[in-house]
Amino acid sequence: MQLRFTKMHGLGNDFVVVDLITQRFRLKPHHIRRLADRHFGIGCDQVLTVEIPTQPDVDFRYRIYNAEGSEVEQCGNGARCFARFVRDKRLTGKQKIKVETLAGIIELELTPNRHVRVDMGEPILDPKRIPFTADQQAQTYALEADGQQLQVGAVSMGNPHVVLNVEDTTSAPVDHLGAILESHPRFPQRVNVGFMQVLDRQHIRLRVFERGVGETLACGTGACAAVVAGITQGKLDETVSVKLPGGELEIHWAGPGNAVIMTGPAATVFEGQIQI
Ligand SMILES: N[C@@H](CCC[C@H](N)C(=O)O)C(=O)O
Repeated sequence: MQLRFTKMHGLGNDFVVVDLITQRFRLKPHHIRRLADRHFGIGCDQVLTVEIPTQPDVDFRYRIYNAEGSEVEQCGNGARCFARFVRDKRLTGKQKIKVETLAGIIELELTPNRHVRVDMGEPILDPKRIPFTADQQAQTYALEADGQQLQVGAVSMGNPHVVLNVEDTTSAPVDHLGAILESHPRFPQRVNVGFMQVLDRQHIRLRVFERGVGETLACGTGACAAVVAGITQGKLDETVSVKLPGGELEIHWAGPGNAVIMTGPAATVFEGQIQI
């Protein structure tokens, strides 16, 4: 069949967005890998689907698949593109949109300057719920990897993240250590790996090796997790500008009991159809 899609990106973290409200198709892992393939398909970091919600009082169901074919719980840059997509396609006229994800309900709001503000929900710091093997919750954890003792932060934004503090993101061993940590046995569902350089209390640089993809130009949940880790460790203020290779995000977290708020851009690149 001919599947209609829209190619989008949030700071260079790119997506193939498939509307499964106005067309019917059952996407299987091999379809996801084909769509995501940069040589034999369209090419993207994640495939996002727009679906009818299964719960009351929610506008849409938002599903996320990594390029390798696995379905995941959450995607921050994707959430901003999702909001742009449903408005541009006139699937809703609402300014504030509620969507269900595998990680729970999140709220998306289009701002007057065409950015999208996302209420990402509360971060999870309890190791059991990340999931991460540790005796008890702590600001940082000792973790052995690649023959080194690392001190890391661990946070879930619905999906699991480990955050390392580095002197300089430019020279950080993102590919090498990212690949090792992604499948570290203490993260039973694997993990996204963030390398954070604190510039001052309101600014960080960040590179993320994403689970199921590799390094991407930006990771929205990774930015939220890094800021939560930095605030928990007493290094950052409540509002932080996160500089990623693909651009900048603003992250706000007022501490335990509060949701993380992410604000940033979302862009459409092109539309097409693919025989699948
Ligand atoms: N790019 C995303 C995160 C996508 C999912 C992630 N790779 C995972 O496996 O959890 C973002 O912007 O948050």
